[in-house]
Amino acid sequence: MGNKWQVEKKKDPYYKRAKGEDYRSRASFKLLQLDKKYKIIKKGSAVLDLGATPGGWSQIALEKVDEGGIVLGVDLQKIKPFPELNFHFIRGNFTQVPVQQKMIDILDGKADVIISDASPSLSGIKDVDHLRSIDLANCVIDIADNILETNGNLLIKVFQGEEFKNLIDGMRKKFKIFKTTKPSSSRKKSSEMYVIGLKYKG
Ligand SMILES: C[S@@+](CC[C@H](N)C(=O)[O-])C[C@H]1O[C@@H](n2cnc3c(N)ncnc32)[C@H](O)[C@@H]1O
Repeated sequence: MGNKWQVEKKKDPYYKRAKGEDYRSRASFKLLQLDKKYKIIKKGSAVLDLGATPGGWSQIALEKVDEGGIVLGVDLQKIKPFPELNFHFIRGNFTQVPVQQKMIDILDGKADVIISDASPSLSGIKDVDHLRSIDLANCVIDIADNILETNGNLLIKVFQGEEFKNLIDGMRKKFKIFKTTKPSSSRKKSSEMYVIGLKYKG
């Protein structure tokens, strides 16, 4: 199993490109593709990246916000430091209040963009993993309700399943523009979907 996965990984074009282009993960291409289409991250923005390690999305966010913006990554796992001074990192569980308080302190209570590629620890049982993913996504939406600026943008990865529709029905109402999508760099056999809310109503 481990070997098969290693072989598939080495053949994967996005894995090869990530190595060649010095991105920290193939996930970088998912954010690049989504941002190209939906213009999620703007120059000068304050971006909160939930589930940030190893840093592929933060890397893209840093490129997009440029020196005038700020990127705060949060993850249970440590991250290799970035040289950029406008990158901050909290090692911790973003579902917990003390970690959320630290996020608020660093961001001064406001984020222009929240992105979450957080994946729960996988049980291998599809329905269980789906529900864990929904719990994380609901927590991300609660965080957005606290700190996302009016007209801000939210991007969340979610594993599909029976609660998916409830989640997106709730989220849709909060944004002027709402999309669900799967970029071509997301593996076809993966149940992951990306939900995007643009222009938060506040
Ligand atoms: C697919 S990886 C993220 C990859 C990252 N976006 C990138 O581009 O490199 C998912 C991450 O979510 C993190 N995660 C899952 N649940 C979390 C939680 N409650 N708090 C913080 N991080 C969490 C995991 O530790 C893992 O590093």
